[in-house]
Amino acid sequence: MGIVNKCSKQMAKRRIAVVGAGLIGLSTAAYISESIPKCSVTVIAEKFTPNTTSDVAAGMLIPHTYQGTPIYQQKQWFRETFDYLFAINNSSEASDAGIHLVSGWQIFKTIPDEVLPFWSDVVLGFRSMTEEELKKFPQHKFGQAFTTLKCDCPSYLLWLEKRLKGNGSQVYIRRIEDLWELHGKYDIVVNCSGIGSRELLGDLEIYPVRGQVLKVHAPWVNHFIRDGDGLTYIYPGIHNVTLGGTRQKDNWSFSPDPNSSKDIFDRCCALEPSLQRAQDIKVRVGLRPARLAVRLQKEILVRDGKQLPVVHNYGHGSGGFSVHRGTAKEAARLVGECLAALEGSSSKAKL
Ligand SMILES: Cc1cc2nc3c(=O)[nH]c(=O)nc-3n(C[C@H](O)[C@H](O)[C@H](O)COP(=O)(O)OP(=O)(O)OC[C@H]3O[C@@H](n4cnc5c(N)ncnc54)[C@H](O)[C@@H]3O)c2cc1C
Ligand SMILES: O=C([O-])CC(=O)C(=O)O
Repeated sequence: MGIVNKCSKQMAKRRIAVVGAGLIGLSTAAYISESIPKCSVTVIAEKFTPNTTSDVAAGMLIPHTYQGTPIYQQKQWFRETFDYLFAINNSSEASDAGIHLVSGWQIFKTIPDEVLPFWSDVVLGFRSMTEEELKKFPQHKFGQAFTTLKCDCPSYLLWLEKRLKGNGSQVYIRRIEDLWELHGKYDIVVNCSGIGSRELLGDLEIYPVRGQVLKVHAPWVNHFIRDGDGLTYIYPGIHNVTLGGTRQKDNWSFSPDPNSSKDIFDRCCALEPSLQRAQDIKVRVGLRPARLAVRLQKEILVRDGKQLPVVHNYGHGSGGFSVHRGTAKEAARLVGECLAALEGSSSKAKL
């Protein structure tokens, strides 16, 4: 926090547009508006909650590894996110923000390469499961027990949006075909368009990994269970239990597949037979914005001799909730650099 531009005293309020109102757009906009006082923040997006990928997510804080990002960096993002949400969890905001702790097990059919993942000392009470605990899962040979945080995703997105509006930020529903449309009206653009970046920027490194989940009513389930293969999980939340899932690379379909729903339900019931009694089963589909590394980068767009500074923050794949606060902080730092460059060039022009 505290990215206050050195030149802020003499500068006019800079106008910052954030494209995207999923988790990444809203959390980045929130970080910018909290840490850079001399600016106005506007969020522009085609879709808002409850219609984003971020609304479909389970919202668990269990990191997924980005192959193209150094582990120390991923750990820092995770720690910053965990600490931020843990503080909310321990405040009067917890219920509005939809944040809570949840304990459970990650279980493996074979001993994993990494018995001690890089995030093991960030979550709470990480330990190997006992023989006694493993008896509940006869197909599995090894397991990890820990307590982590979970977001009720639509509540958290609404809470972020409310905070933004409370800080004086504007929000607009609009599809952007070309970031240059924002030139002239805004000084800096922050691109948080998730999978939309493929079309918006022509970035072919980002691709969808389709995820289908079931949201069910089963309030007696209060321990999470995740198969280490990443395909089957049971995540109890405030309003429902999320049962997953699927990971279908390059599949753009939003239509629920009944065969996948049955398969997900059967896999989850095999781990937690009481789920046979689950009620009010709803199917949701989301496209994870997958990329080898999250793109956190400055770019200067140039047309007809005019410039538009852009900060990219997209490509969070399966792990957006786990790292969002850390990547928002880094994006805000890059925005601070763009502001300093703009102030530098405007004071030179005055000489
Ligand atoms: C089934 C499933 C379960 C998941 N579970 C977890 C989990 O437990 N833990 C975890 O950490 N992560 C999880 N994830 C991953 C997480 O959901 C994503 O990493 C995260 O939601 C990405 O957020 P985003 O803001 O980048 O994308 P989105 O939520 O897709 O938001 C993108 C925004 O950009 C806007 N946009 C795009 N293009 C344009 C355009 N041209 N003009 C204007 N606006 C545009 C969209 O309208 C939207 O507002 C899960 C994902 C799925 C699908
Ligand atoms: O893998 C998980 O535990 C949940 C998740 O992040 C996803 O489905 O993308």
